[in-house]
Amino acid sequence: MIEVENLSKRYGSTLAVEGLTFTVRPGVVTGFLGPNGAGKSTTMRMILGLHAPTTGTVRVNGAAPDQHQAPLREIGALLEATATHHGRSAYHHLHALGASNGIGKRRVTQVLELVGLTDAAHRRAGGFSLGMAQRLGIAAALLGDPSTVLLDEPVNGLDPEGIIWIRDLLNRLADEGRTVFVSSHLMREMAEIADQVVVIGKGRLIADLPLADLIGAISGHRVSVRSPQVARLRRALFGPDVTVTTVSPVELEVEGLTAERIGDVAAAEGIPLHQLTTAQASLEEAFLELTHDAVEYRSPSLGRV
Ligand SMILES: Nc1ncnc2c1ncn2[C@@H]1O[C@H](COP(=O)(O)OP(=O)(O)OP(=O)(O)O)[C@@H](O)[C@H]1O
Repeated sequence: MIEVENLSKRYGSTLAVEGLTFTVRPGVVTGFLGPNGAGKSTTMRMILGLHAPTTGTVRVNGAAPDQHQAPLREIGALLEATATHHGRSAYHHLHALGASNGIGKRRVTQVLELVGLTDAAHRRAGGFSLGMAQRLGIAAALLGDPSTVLLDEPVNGLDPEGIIWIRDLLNRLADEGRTVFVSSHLMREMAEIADQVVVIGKGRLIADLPLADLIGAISGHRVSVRSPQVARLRRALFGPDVTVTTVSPVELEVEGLTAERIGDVAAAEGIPLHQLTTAQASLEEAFLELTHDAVEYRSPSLGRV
């Protein structure tokens, strides 16, 4: 569990993070979204105890990050552009990292297998592709079998196969009851990965809610309906808070009614339907709309939950 309370960070005249409060819970994958420069990396570094907050507190698994006796066992992290000793093999890199935390060779072999690098274990890490380097970074994050895992932009630069692999891994880690916190500005991929999302803009919290609610709140439940009798259907759907747009001679777009309600009305009137689909805004659209003017910080309908 990660608990962030009233967290702020100032770099000279730049207020990178301002008054952030949120909790990342175990058992689900929580996404951390924000446009470039929103303060995601700064927040993650404070969660890891690498940067001192200007104000506010961070607790990881109930304690301040620098209070943990064996940090690798509490929180494992992949930071953007994680440094690797390029001359070392993947195995030796992990072994050196583990040795300083009392982690033995058996665990090194295990994590190499977990990330699919067993065959490349004795190759020089400096010669790794970006995808392999990301896998090695994730192996390092998992070395201490931590209950909390924090990954900054793990999907960056990965091919579709790598993205599917990360998605499956994160789901598995969450299913094991771990706290999984993962940042990204790649909205489509995040939509595939996260269950819960914390959205920030200009260092401040914009929303903290389940992914499905974010998409639902932004898309406003538009329903597309196809019928050979659109004129009759239009009349039947008429109501005070309902907006119906004729898209074509056989298709309407409806706002203000659920697909179920439209289906019931059509059935009651004996109007045949050929298609009934709820439009789902992609996370990318939702995100752009939400962060469109981060100066306003939070849309009234999207308070914290
Ligand atoms: N060490 C630093 N010194 C001065 N300013 C910094 C430092 N680190 C970050 N900043 C500034 O703080 C703000 C937040 O940066 P941060 O890297 O945390 O954002 P981000 O959301 O991770 O962005 P990105 O998606 O581009 O990585 C930016 O304006 C950045 O320029």
